[in-house]
Amino acid sequence: IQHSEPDRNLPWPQDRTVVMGILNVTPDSFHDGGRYERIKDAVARAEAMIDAGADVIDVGGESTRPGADPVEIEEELDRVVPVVEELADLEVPISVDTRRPEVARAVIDAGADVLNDVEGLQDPEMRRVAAETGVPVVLMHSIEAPVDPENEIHYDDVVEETIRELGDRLLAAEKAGVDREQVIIDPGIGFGKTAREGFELLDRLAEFEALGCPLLFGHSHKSMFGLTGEQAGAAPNSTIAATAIAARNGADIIRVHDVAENVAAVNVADAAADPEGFEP
Ligand SMILES: Nc1nc2[nH]c(S[C@@H](C(=O)O)c3ccccc3)nc2c(=O)[nH]1
Repeated sequence: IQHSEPDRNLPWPQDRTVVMGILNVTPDSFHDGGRYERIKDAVARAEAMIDAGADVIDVGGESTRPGADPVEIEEELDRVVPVVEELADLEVPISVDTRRPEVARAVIDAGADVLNDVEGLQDPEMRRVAAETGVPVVLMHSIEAPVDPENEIHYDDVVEETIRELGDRLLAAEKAGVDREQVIIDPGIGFGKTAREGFELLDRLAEFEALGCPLLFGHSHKSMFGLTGEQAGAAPNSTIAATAIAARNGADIIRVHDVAENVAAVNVADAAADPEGFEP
């Protein structure tokens, strides 16, 4: 499967599968050394991911843990803005995983290059930020984030319905002035979807090409791998295997925690897709 047409002006290579390294800047993702320590630690982690081959870093200040109580805006700003300011000087683009327009505006002003909205621009204000700034935006499919374990959604065909709903979100975004060229779509693995639905999406990823946008796949350490003998938060091997399949099935960007391992997996997929043309 070839990657989306190379004429997009996205801040990463378009002739191979791109690896996005996850940088959680929630307090529970660092030893408690205090604020300055945490910022230093975050920058060190980002640099390590870049050295390991990450093409973009995704900074998130609010883990959308199921049932977690949402973080206050001030707290989220305090966590992500200083880190974005430090990372803005690094040589790879910075994405920010936020559901809040206020945070989106602040991090773009601080130097962030990409918006990653797990609510798929459902918030009109978020659409306005995307339209006004023109930054690339990841439009992820989610019935609701944070994931509500009680609210079991039933799909007849999870792939068809996810594509249709993403199409609706895309139209709403375009109506708000968002340029389709700046949109990256994402099936939202685990957000209101079962493990088996996750594998169905993985298997039929090529069908998302109908939307004509680059595709991001975010499966790293997710609960779908309970089906393959690993657990949420501790599924390194299933993650790497799924990365190779997703890349081979047309994912343009893979969002992962363990960069080096998943860089190898995308290289295997890209080499298999184009044995003559692949360049290490
Ligand atoms: N674009 C895009 N952004 C994302 N942010 C996340 S948060 C998720 C995680 O496991 O990272 C998560 C879910 C639940 C609790 C903690 C963390 N997942 C995606 C994704 O699949 N796509």
